Amino acid sequence: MTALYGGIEAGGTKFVCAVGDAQGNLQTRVHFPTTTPEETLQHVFEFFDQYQLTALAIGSFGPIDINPDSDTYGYITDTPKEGWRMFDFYGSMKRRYPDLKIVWTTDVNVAAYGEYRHAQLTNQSVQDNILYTTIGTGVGSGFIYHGSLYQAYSHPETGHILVRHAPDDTFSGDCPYHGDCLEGMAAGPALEKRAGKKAQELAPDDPLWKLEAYYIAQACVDYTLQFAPAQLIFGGGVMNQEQLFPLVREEFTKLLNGYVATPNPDEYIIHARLGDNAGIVGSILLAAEAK
Ligand SMILES: Nc1ncnc2c1ncn2[C@@H]1O[C@H](COP(=O)(O)OP(=O)(O)OP(=O)(O)O)[C@@H](O)[C@H]1O
Ligand SMILES: [Zn+2]
Repeated sequence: MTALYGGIEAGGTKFVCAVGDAQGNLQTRVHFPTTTPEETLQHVFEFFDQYQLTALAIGSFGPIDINPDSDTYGYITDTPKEGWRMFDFYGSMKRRYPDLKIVWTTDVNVAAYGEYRHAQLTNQSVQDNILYTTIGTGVGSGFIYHGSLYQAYSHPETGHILVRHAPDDTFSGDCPYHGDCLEGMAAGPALEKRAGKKAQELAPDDPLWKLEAYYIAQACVDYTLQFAPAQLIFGGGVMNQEQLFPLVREEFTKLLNGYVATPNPDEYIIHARLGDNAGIVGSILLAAEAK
């Protein structure tokens, strides 16, 4: 019997749970909305109780505590999301499945790992240093550094970097912590507030996309200068708007103004190959490779 691995992509809006093999092929996948921790975990348990797993990986929305020496290791920490602040996610899973190896990391780390490792396993060319960024309900990145997930004192929180307002942009931003940080200005809910309708309902040629690209391009400049990655990969709901990519590349080139060398923007700033599956595939692969 081939080994079966579990993955959880725990988002602030929805949870995705799946089981699959060591190549990241999904066997069964389910999703449900993120409600209270109790109710949501009940769905998680109902799903995984059906399987005999070899290992499981959780990619969670955050910020989360990933420091193994900390008393609150495995907790979701400062989220504004009702009921989830200081929730012991890893511990709750461990109590239900005491003998199971469980990997605990961020939702963007599992997606970054999915993009990296799945490309390798399917013989597609992929660099060893890539920054994966999601623009969805929130903004965040996972950094693959020489083939491994970069985690230090904590994990990067690239969504909350401070950005420069576009000249006529009077929107004050909606990040509950910082107002007009990148996430506050450019995540899906910010687009919705600006437009008065869901981001997916905006026409592809709506002028808001150019404004959106301006903020994402600033992030590309910052990430280039700070991480010096070989590639900037974007995923998340908002980035399904393909028209953003040429706009972001053009604005990025202007803003960086040749200060450092980067690969050709068409190959440097790209859409996730796995699309919306990057996170769940990555969590299965992380589980399969857990030591
Ligand atoms: N096709 C689309 N075009 C533009 N915006 C979209 C599209 N699909 C989703 N969005 C926006 O992206 C946000 C949801 O992001 P996404 O679909 O990546 O979920 P998510 O951020 O993974 O959720 P979670 O926070 O639960 O992880 C919403 O604000 C939604 O309006
Ligand atoms: Zn913020």
